Amino acid sequence: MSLLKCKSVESGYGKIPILHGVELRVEESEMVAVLGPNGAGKSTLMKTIAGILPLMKGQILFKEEDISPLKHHALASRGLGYVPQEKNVFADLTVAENLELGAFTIKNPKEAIETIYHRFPKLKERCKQKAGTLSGGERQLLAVGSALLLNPRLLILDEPTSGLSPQATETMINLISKIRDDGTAVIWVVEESPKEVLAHVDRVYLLESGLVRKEGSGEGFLEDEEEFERLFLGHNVS
Ligand SMILES: Nc1ncnc2c1ncn2[C@@H]1O[C@H](COP(=O)(O)OP(=O)(O)OP(=O)(O)O)[C@@H](O)[C@H]1O
Repeated sequence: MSLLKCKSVESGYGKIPILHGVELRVEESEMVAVLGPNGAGKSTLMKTIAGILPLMKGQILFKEEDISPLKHHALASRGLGYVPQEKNVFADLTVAENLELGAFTIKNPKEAIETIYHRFPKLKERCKQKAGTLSGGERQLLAVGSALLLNPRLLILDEPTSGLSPQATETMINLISKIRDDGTAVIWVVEESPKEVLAHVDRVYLLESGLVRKEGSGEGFLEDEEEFERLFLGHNVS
């Protein structure tokens, strides 16, 4: 049984549909990449799975439960973590305050925060610094660390390496791979450095015009260079 299953998912904004029947699954401890051209509906799909956008049609199952009617907070406490592309930290709060807020609903918040500091020592070093003054890589680290506080079974990351330097990108890829290796399934919306990311993922979905156009292994996608160039023209295809 899959950890997550999207069945004929339709959603969008207001009455305008953007997704037109998406089929997607994620297995336990699997890292799945979602890629596609600008405007394909990748972020819309992530927001829908995370309970931020309501489903228009179809069904989403998480741990075999129909989560279609549930909102974001209910899903977070059920083990579905989500790190949005933007505004994923509180810029005016310190690193420590961000984590305290993230751990607000947990039984042992101090212990949970220490676990995150242990995992990401950089955050401990910067604990008194305002999140808005962190580097791009450190900010993403804080956003991912905050999501990990609730010990998710599935972590949705919308372009976690967006705008990062090659070195920060490599660090983030290694950290996320480690999160997967430790047992958390990951959905990764890929925009930058797709070749590096795809080398680490288990499966890939290509989304186009609100539909899954192709599904396969990372290696399979990397072999089709023509398709790759078409998709990522103008992006940093390292
Ligand atoms: N809040 C919104 N209200 C109305 N339309 C929106 C909204 N957000 C996104 N859209 C539209 O939905 C479509 C899909 O957008 P979405 O952000 O899901 O694409 P994406 O694949 O994540 O793109 P990108 O790679 O550029 O981030 C686009 O046509 C976009 O203009």
